[in-house]
Amino acid sequence: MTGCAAGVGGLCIHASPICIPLPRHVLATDVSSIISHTGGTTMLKLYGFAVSNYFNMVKHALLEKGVEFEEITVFPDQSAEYLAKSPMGKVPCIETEQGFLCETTVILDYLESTFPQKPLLPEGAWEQAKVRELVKVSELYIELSGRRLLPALLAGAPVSEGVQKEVREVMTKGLRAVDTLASYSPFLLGEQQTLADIVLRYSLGVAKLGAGSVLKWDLFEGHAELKAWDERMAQNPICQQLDAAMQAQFDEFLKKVNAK
Ligand SMILES: N[C@@H](CCC(=O)N[C@@H](CS)C(=O)NCC(=O)O)C(=O)O
Repeated sequence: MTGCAAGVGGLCIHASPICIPLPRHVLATDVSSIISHTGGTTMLKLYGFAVSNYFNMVKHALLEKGVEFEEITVFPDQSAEYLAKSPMGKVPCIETEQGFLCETTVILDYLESTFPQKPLLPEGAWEQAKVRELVKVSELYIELSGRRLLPALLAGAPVSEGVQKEVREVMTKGLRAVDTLASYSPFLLGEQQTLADIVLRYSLGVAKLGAGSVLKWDLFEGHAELKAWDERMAQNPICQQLDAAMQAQFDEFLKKVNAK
């Protein structure tokens, strides 16, 4: 698939990493696609799928750090087998020599402590807390708001005026908070790319898609610096690699969602 071929609801979804809660009937583990990034030895495993923005946050960090890992394509799954790995049945999760770990920001913190090369957190307790502050704002007020619109976007599910209003209000405050916290010079918190850049980048993917398609709202309106930062991030070769993988899987994913 190239360019904007994967339009949804008239909106171009090119370079918009998203992730969608799947209906039960498509929540099947698919280990047919196993992509190895390892040198052949026992390595960390990353479970998830390329359309998932949370999966892409973790994969981005691994690639940025040059950590060798094995990628196992799975979709959210409530089977006992998958719940033993990821107790909420969500993706992503990772498998280490010590066991399984889920929840994206927890995984990102674990990776940071375990693989200190190419740090994605600055030195200093205060500086690290400021990164985590932006990560939290991105997830709670931007990603999770955008996610509420995905069923409408993908399945044409009705979304009440009340929900639309609430999503817009929360996202507006979230974007304002990001502008308050970020320096955009050139990364969110200075010269070093941090976990905040990674988490906000893939959170915005969902938010842009939902806001544009369902609310007919360009959420970059009045946020020129954020827009410029988002465009800079899109030039990052890792973002480009993950966006391409998302595009490549998107049609298959939509078919799964719509197969009833
Ligand atoms: N809080 C979780 C959220 C992960 C998440 O929502 N993943 C989506 C795919 S992008 C999922 O598994 N959805 C299925 C579900 O919610 O049951 C995390 O941080 O990892």
